[in-house]
Amino acid sequence: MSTPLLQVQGLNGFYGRAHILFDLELEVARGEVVALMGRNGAGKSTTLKALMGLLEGTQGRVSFDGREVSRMAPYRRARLGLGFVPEDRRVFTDLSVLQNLETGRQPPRPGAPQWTPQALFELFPNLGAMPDRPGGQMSGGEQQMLTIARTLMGNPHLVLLDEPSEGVAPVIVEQMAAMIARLKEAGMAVLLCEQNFHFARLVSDRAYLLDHGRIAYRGTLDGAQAHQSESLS
Ligand SMILES: Nc1ncnc2c1ncn2[C@@H]1O[C@H](COP(=O)(O)OP(=O)(O)OP(=O)(O)O)[C@@H](O)[C@H]1O
Repeated sequence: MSTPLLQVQGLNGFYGRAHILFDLELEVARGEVVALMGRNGAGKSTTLKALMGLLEGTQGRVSFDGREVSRMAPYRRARLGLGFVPEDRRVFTDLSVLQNLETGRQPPRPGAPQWTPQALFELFPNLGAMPDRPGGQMSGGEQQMLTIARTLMGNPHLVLLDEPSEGVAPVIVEQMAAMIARLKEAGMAVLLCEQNFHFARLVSDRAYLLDHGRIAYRGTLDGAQAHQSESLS
């Protein structure tokens, strides 16, 4: 078996003295879309922050694209092609859509799809219809798309995507699903944090279920959902 693009072993994460993530083991292969499911507070966002190097005191081993990155600064992980779209959708409110995209531009990366504003406007037609609109005058869903598109301007191998379906209109959720399918077709990998099983099932190859900071299940989306329902009863 070839080495996974992302391999995580024995990951433990903390906020101060609070132990939040416990011995996580997970992998994402090249071109794979993997869902990290779990209820509010299960530890999904904290996992992504730890993988990006944004959580102090993280323990364990994270390998990306054949290199150990566990002690690398976040910007260096980004330069290796690890993209991160956090939950908080921060766009530059005074900059236009196009200018926001330019802030994410990185040189082409061998083996990863190369994105241009034009290609991203095809991927996100809503953004293509408003290239000059200031970020501050967009809806929440449009801002969500812009943060994803800006991350793609860095030509990543893998995107860590935190709850893209949360709080956006159903029509935008459908567009998000179509967009993730296109990223997969282009050969990219995605680690998708979600609570929404319907959305995750549309786009993901397989799933991990996080429960109180531990991986409680790994396998199919249906299996993860059944496991979560059982743990409620
Ligand atoms: N900055 C912080 N300081 C201390 N504890 C935190 C902080 N952020 C999150 N937590 C705690 O860490 C745990 C995991 O939170 P996390 O945000 O990773 O969950 P999540 O699965 O992403 O849920 P959500 O969908 O609500 O974001 C929760 O118990 C939460 O209260």
